[in-house]
Amino acid sequence: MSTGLRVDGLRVTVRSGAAERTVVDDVSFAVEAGGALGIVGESGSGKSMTLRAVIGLLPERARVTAGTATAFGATRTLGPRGLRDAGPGHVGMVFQDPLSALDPLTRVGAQVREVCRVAGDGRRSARERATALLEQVGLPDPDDLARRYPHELSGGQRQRVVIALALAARPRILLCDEPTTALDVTVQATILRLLADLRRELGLTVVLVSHDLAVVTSLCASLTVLRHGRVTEAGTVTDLLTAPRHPYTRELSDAARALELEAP
Ligand SMILES: Nc1ncnc2c1ncn2[C@@H]1O[C@H](COP(=O)(O)OP(=O)(O)OP(=O)(O)O)[C@@H](O)[C@H]1O
Repeated sequence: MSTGLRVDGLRVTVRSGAAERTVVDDVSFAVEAGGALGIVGESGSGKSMTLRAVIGLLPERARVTAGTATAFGATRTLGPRGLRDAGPGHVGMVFQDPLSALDPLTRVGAQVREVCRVAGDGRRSARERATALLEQVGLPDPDDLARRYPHELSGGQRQRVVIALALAARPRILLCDEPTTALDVTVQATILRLLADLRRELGLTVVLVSHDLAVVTSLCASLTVLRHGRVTEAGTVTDLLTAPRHPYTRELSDAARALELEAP
């Protein structure tokens, strides 16, 4: 089933001692089925917390205090489980650091097979689908690769495995939190291309979070800009970059343009 995603009035607070601090404040955004939305903002602006609230994986001291998510034909009040109650595996997530997203002591093929099993595959079908997934994310010789441990792969290969793990549960919505930040610049572009191809092939609805405007605009046609936990501006990439209304958006687009000029 294809689905879009709409989040309305999301609020996340973090407990520190007796105090409760709001780190995501009345954040709303929407992405149509099969579309890609970028969420940009500087470090600490609440990007990760927003995605984690949607998938129901907030850190221990954080909790959702308001907000709904509309997806899979229903509107739900967001609680500790985020959209997990919409159905297991409906929403997948790709994290920033592929090494910490993988189990260092388990061969990568077994890790992908395990998620296939949890998603309902029998033993044989899990084996076949794990190989197919490793191939689909562009890993050469998937049978050989499946036998390796995470530390025996390059950073880019590891992130491809993480993407295969996210796809193993057959998600309709893929949340990507800085998926290229931990990678070499040369590898970043190949991972972004892979995400764009997968979105097209599988009709995935993608939300991509990054502090880097260039990364977001390579994949997304629309943007939401966060600052200090609040939405400062939202619209199409073209509108936001050609006529930014908020000084912070202007700063971001100037910085992205300066980087472009510096590129060889
Ligand atoms: N595990 C945590 N426990 C407590 N507070 C946290 C935790 N993670 C983040 N925060 C706080 O929540 C706020 C929002 O952080 P968040 O990680 O969402 O920002 P971000 O925009 O994703 O930044 P970055 O790109 O640096 O990850 C920050 O003030 C941060 O200090």
